Amino acid sequence: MATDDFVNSVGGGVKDHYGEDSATEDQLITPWNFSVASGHTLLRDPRYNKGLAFTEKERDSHYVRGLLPPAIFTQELQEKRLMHNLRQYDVPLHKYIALMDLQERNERLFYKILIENVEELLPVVYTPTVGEACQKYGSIYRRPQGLYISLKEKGKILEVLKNWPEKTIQVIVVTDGERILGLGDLGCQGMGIPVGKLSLYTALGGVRPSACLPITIDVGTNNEKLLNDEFYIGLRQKRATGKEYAELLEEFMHAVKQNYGEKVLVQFEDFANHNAFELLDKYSSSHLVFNDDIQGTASVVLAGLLASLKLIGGTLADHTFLFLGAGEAGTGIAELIALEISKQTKAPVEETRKKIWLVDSKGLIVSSRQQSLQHFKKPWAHEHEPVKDLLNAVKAIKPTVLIGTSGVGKTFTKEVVEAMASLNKKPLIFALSNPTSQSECTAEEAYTWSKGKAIFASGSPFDPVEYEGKVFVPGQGNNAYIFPGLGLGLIMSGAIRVRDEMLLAASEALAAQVSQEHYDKGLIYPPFTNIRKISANIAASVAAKTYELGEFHCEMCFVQLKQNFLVFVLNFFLCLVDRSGFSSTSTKGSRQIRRKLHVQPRLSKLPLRF
Ligand SMILES: NC(=O)C1=CN([C@@H]2O[C@H](COP(=O)(O)OP(=O)(O)OC[C@H]3O[C@@H](n4cnc5c(N)ncnc54)[C@H](OP(=O)(O)O)[C@@H]3O)[C@@H](O)[C@H]2O)C=CC1
Ligand SMILES: CC(=O)C(=O)O
Ligand SMILES: [Mg+2]
Repeated sequence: MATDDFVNSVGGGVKDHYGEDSATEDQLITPWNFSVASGHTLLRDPRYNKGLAFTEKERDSHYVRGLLPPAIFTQELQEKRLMHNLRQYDVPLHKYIALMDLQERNERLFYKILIENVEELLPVVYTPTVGEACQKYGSIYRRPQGLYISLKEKGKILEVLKNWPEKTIQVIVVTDGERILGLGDLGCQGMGIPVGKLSLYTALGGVRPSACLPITIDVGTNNEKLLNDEFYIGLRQKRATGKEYAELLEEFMHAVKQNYGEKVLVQFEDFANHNAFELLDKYSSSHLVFNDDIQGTASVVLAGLLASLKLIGGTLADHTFLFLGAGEAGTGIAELIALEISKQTKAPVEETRKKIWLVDSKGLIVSSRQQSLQHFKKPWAHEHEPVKDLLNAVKAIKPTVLIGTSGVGKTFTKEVVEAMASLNKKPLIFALSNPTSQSECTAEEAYTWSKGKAIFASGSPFDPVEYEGKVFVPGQGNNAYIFPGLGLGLIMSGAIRVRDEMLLAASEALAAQVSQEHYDKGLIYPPFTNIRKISANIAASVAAKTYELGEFHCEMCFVQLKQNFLVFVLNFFLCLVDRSGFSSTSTKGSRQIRRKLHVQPRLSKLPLRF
């Protein structure tokens, strides 16, 4: 090709003097062709960029000498600098933006600081700040952090999945943005939720970032404010429903299985309840799916209840439960409690449901409302006269446990909390709605209105409260305790279906990790500081349950299982320890044991250091 031809071969009348565009113009470049980055490109690649941590040798071998200032900072020093900078911001959203920028710049450093400062940073990358980030996602949008599948992609979803640079995906978190936390329909801007949840899969569970895929399905939004917002990043149309919606979701689920196989875990997140239950029901027999809002939340609350029995006494069956909110979270939790009581007492679940009552926006769910109830509320329509509001429901039902899953803040009023305190020596109160603005009450309100009697946990974090000279530490009843460990257990065991027994196993494993030291502080969940170890234990229990139920598909596991079940379980646990970033001695020790046993780890650990 003559030089002039070459220069002029680029379209749009712009001369390509440097040949930069010729490749894309003249030949098809598939985005899944990989090359090893070096030089300037390496510094722009968040997966391999090490900031100022490149050694002298690396600076030469990777062609980055001179592209960086001369100083070499260890990862620890970079962490110190970043945490110092983050702490200068007063506005949580600014911290969120700074952290997202870091994730885009230096992924390993992002995870290191998240892992090592989990209690401080969880409220930033997760609830409550992620809620505000989603509300303003269009304005703060920088780079795509996940895959957007809109109605425009109908008929080509498989091709869209193939555009994602990673081929080996283990977990997908998908939302359609219709019920983002308790903030309602945020359409395409719900993307912040799958991104946040998956960053916890890595930081809290140890799943490789490259194996995680955040997806937002955009079928429009009914949020007028967003539709009129010039910075809105989604489709500007009302939500598609019915056949159009179902077909897009069907194509998506089909493409996911075709592209990633049967063992990819799909976590449904923040769908509105009119779709959530149906999707879960439809795909739970053909895919490895679970709904975090229905099942993950149920599992974390059940764990809190099991642990709290040490403080409030009795067995689960001795208690009476009242919910404010009868949607995904409310009925999901209610059902898992009923299943656990049934498991413990051998009573049929139809019987054990009778100690569980729910209030929705129309009042107590009772049998006279049966005809007009959505299907997921029907099992909870017990015989009782109608009760219009929560306070009267508390007085009528006399619950020992009050659980808020309404998505509406300030609904546990002083009168409600006082009524709970007058009925119980130690009322157990969960205000689970997120973000903080939607919490049914604050920790301070729960402790002061109950005169220090309440045992309290909330969906979004609250600081400790001092009441009459005593410090009360509220727990965080959030599904973040469950989904990273549950997901890890499912992935590592090669599970192909999620079953209720696995959720129960996860709850029991979490509850077992609450120690006397925690109880002494009034806590019914262990602190998040130990979450990687907690997740590893949950994962081990879930995996064991998966094997027990035979709900897995893994040729290698199967051979090992046949050879020696115990050896395999030990190997599995050692893998978890490796992945949890424990001390090098334990890692070295576990490798030695594995060598002795002639078994191999099935997944490599997340590298925390360079
Ligand atoms: N802590 C955690 O880990 C989790 C917390 N959540 C939080 O729980 C909340 C609810 O989520 P989800 O269950 O999925 O939502 P849903 O929309 O499925 O359910 C909400 C329920 O609350 C009821 N409700 C709404 N307003 C009132 C009111 N003023 N009085 C009484 N009941 C009311 C609704 O009644 P009706 O049916 O009549 O409309 C519905 O039954 C959200 O804020 C979410 O962030 C969710 C998952 C996990
Ligand atoms: C925590 C969570 O999943 C929710 O609030 O929706
Ligand atoms: Mg959710």
